[in-house]
Amino acid sequence: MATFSHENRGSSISSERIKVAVLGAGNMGTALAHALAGNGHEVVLWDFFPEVVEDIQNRRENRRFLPDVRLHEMVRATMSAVECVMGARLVVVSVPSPFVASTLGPIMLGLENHAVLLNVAKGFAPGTRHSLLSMLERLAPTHACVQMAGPAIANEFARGTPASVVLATADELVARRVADWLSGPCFITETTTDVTGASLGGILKNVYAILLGCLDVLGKDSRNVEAAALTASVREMARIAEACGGQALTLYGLAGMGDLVATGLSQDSHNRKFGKALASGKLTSAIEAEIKLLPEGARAVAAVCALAHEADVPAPLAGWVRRTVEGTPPSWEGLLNELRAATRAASGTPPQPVGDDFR
Ligand SMILES: NC(=O)C1=CN([C@@H]2O[C@H](COP(=O)(O)OP(=O)(O)OC[C@H]3O[C@@H](n4cnc5c(N)ncnc54)[C@H](OP(=O)(O)O)[C@@H]3O)[C@@H](O)[C@H]2O)C=CC1
Ligand SMILES: O=C(CO)COP(=O)(O)O
Repeated sequence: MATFSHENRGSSISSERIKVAVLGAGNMGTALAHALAGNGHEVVLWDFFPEVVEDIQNRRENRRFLPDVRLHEMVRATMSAVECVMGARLVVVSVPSPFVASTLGPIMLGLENHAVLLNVAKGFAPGTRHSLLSMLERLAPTHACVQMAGPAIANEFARGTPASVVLATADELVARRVADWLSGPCFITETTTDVTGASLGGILKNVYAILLGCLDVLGKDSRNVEAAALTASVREMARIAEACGGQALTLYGLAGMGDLVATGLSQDSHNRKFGKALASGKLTSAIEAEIKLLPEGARAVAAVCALAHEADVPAPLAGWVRRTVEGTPPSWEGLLNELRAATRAASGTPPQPVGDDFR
């Protein structure tokens, strides 16, 4: 079993300056590009949409995805993905999970031999119950691949308040190198070799952030219920991750609990906002028509429930989120019933690992 290690790297900026490629100028990619340029790296940001690239190049702002942040002068935007990755030591993959494979395909031949791939998307590989990191490793077998986890609301760290993130990969030295490149005013970093736990933390917290968003609307402004739901969610997450071969400790740390607190309580969270919309009476299809791309938690919840079911882990809260996403009107009483069931389940025997369903 992999070991978990912490290393708080403080706020000192890495002395090594590199070229960084960031694929995807959405909210997260733009914020990351800005933060990494602030560390002194040369950053090239790729996006699919000409208006986004032009905005960044001409106005030093991404008005669509990160308004009111004047982007660092060391950030350059391009529509050529191959040009973006050429010469880059670090390639950050920052598109939503459905687009990771199609974004990586065309750039594979342009990658430097020693380039490290850092995935920040928090979802399953589309149509599977496997991690995006395992998909990246299959697409780029000769490159080191790292998963970022932990609470990192882009709108916040882009404005200079630091985010504490976890860099997860099997090779501790690679994780430390990436941590070093990121460490600075915007990022406090730690590393782990518990890739399963960290990857699942990022996926699972999105599902439970939907629940916390629903609770915001259904609840009676009760901190007691909110705290109970948050705690029960973290326990459910830890049991699912443990059954899949991850470490419960990882889920009780930044990659699980930390990210759920940030996502589940932030007004900026895509998943929490989605939960609020569902509890206000909107159907998933209507929300999808409005925002085009559903948040990661909505796409992941069915696979999360299937993983829990196969591992024989009771997951009443994830089940409630799934039914809600699928159209059952959410109610305060229904949620409290599942909270009671989750509390009973949490006092049961810990699950046994079920093998390699999630890698
Ligand atoms: N935002 C955050 O605070 C954080 C986000 N993440 C993760 O980062 C990932 C990206 O999220 P985020 O930046 O917030 O997403 P956004 O919703 O801000 O941006 C998504 C981007 O993907 C684009 N896109 C749509 N279709 C395609 C396509 N075919 N190929 C490539 N790109 C496409 C969107 O364009 P369009 O909308 O025009 O279709 C948009 O530019 C997610 O997995 C999320 O979980 C992780 C940590 C923090
Ligand atoms: O992962 C995030 C913060 O760590 C952002 O989550 P959302 O996708 O819900 O905005």
